[in-house]
Amino acid sequence: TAIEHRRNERTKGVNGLDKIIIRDRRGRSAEVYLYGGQVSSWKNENGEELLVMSSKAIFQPPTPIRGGIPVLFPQYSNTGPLPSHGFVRQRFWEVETKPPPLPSLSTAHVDLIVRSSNEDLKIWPHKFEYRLRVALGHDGDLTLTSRVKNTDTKPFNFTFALHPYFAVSNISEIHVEGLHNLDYLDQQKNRTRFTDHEKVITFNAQLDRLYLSTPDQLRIVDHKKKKTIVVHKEGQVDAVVWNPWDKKVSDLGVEDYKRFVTVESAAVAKPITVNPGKEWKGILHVSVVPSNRKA
Ligand SMILES: O=P(O)(O)OC[C@H]1O[C@@H](O)[C@H](O)[C@@H](O)[C@@H]1O
Repeated sequence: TAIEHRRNERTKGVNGLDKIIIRDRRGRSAEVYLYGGQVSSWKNENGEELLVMSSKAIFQPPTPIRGGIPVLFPQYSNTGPLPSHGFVRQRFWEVETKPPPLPSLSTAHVDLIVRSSNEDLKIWPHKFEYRLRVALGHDGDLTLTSRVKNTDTKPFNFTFALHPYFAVSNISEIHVEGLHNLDYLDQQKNRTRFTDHEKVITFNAQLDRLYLSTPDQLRIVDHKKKKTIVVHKEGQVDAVVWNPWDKKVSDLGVEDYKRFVTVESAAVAKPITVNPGKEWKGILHVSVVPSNRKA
């Protein structure tokens, strides 16, 4: 509504890159860079940052921004011929003031869009529109709704992930649950397939796994903070769990790996097909709750 819209602020972020700040009445906020359509910050009512931005993030197109929530489309990682993780994380998105209607219970939100450019069509010959709504809910929860429309004359397939760098007290003090007994492709071993027999995932070295056919809800339990990050996804059956540990990542500070884990909602093993004129929709909903509460 108009009232919600007035709360959004358009401002300059690092290196003068445009960003939108959305806020609710209790002081919670999220920030989104138009470069990449990338959420760079999500704060609760105490001003606590719930996502991690690399201390060495570059904020210089065409380098992707290291942190927040990158949008990986139309190709996850190096699973096809495109640049790794596709290209929309390196494109300038626009604010869309009158998007096609989307039911929403948000207290504040912003709608962004990116369309295939002529340059994009040379590397991926499919016309598309990608709409992203970033919304804060009544409990300060964060919802990203992705809508991918095929504006071309033939069907296309894509793979996809949203790649949140979730803030944790310390990578050694957390576990990820919800993936017990599931199969995963180990991305450090040429995507060899294994079954995860551990009840929960703990971290003490580099880990990079693509879990297949996962439940809609996954949880990151932070023992030190006594908080649980509840990740709920719809329309994306896979999930990636990644922490680089001491592996060299040029635009990541040496200690940064300790402060985050990525649990990514993904559609990789079975690419998504969209027919001409049709739209695919996927949702990522994240909330942070006290660990003793069953959300
Ligand atoms: O460095 P990038 O391109 O942002 O990718 C970061 C990570 O993204 C994850 O999705 C992959 O599983 C990792 O293999 C990769 O290292």
